[in-house]
Amino acid sequence: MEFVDEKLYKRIKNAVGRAVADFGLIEEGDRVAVAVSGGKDSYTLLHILEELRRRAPVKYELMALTIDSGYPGFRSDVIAAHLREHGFAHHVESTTHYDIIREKRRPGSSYCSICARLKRGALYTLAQRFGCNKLALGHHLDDFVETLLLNQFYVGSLKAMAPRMLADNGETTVIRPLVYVEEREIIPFARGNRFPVVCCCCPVCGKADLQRKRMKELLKELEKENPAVKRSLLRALANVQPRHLLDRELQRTCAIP
Ligand SMILES: Nc1ncnc2c1ncn2[C@@H]1O[C@H](COP(=O)(O)OP(=O)(O)OP(=O)(O)O)[C@@H](O)[C@H]1O
Repeated sequence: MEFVDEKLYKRIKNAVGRAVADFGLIEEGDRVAVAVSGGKDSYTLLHILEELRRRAPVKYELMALTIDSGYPGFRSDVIAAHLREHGFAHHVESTTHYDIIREKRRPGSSYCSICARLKRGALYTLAQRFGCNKLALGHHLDDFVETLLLNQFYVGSLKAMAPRMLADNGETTVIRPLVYVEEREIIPFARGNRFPVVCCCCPVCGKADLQRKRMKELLKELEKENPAVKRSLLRALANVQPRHLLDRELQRTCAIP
C-alpha cells in the first residue's frame, strides 16, 4: 500500500522493526494473528506488519481476527471491507459477550476489564483454531507507560506490559510490536491513510477508564517541561536496578548480598 507522509510511515515501520528485533517478536515460519478491533492502533499494526513481511528475510504469515462482542451498532462489515480491499485474510467471530457481561457483572466492577478478559480469551481460542502461534495486539508506547504508572499509583506493583509473553493457554505467544510507537504518531498515520475507524459501541465507549485518563493528563503535563518523559519511562523499563528496589524475592533470585 502507498502511505501518505512517507517520513511518518518510515518512522513507525522502523520502530516496529526495532521492537521485532529487540524482543524476537517474529520468527521464521510464524503464523501471526493480528487482533484488529477497528481502532486506529490495530489497523496501523496490521498494515505495518504487512509492509515488514513483504521486505523481511524471514518468512511469516499474517491474518486478522476481529471479535464482535455483540454491542448493537458494531460495524464489523466496515472492517471486513477494508481488510478485503487490502487483501488480508480476516475472520470475524460473533460472540455473546454483551449478554454475558449484562448477566454476570457485579455492581461496581469494571466493565472494561470484564470485556477485555472475554475478548482476550476468545482471541487465544481463535488463534489456536486458525493455527496461529502468535497473537499481535495493538498496544503502543503510551499504553505501556500509562500501565506502568497505574500499577504503581493504584495497585502497588512495579509492572507494565510484556512485549512478548506466552499466554495462559501455554500455546499462543502474545506480542506487542507497537511498543516503541507513540500514540501521537499513530493518530496522524491512521487519519492520513483514512483507515475506517469504527467504534466498539459498548455502553461505556469513549468514557475511558478515569484512572487511565488521569495518567494521560499527568503525562501531558509533565511533557510540557520534558517532552521526552514517556520515552524516559519506557527506557526505565529496560533499565531495572534490582539492588535499588525492595522486592525480597528479586533480591534472592539476583543473589544480591
Ligand atoms: N474487538 C476486538 N477484536 C479484535 N481485537 C481487539 C478487539 N478489541 C481490542 N482488540 C485488540 O486489543 C488491543 C487493545 O485493545 P483496546 O481496547 O485497549 O484498544 P485501543 O488501545 O483503543 O486500540 P485500537 O485503536 O486498536 O482499538 C487492540 O489494539 C487490538 O489489538
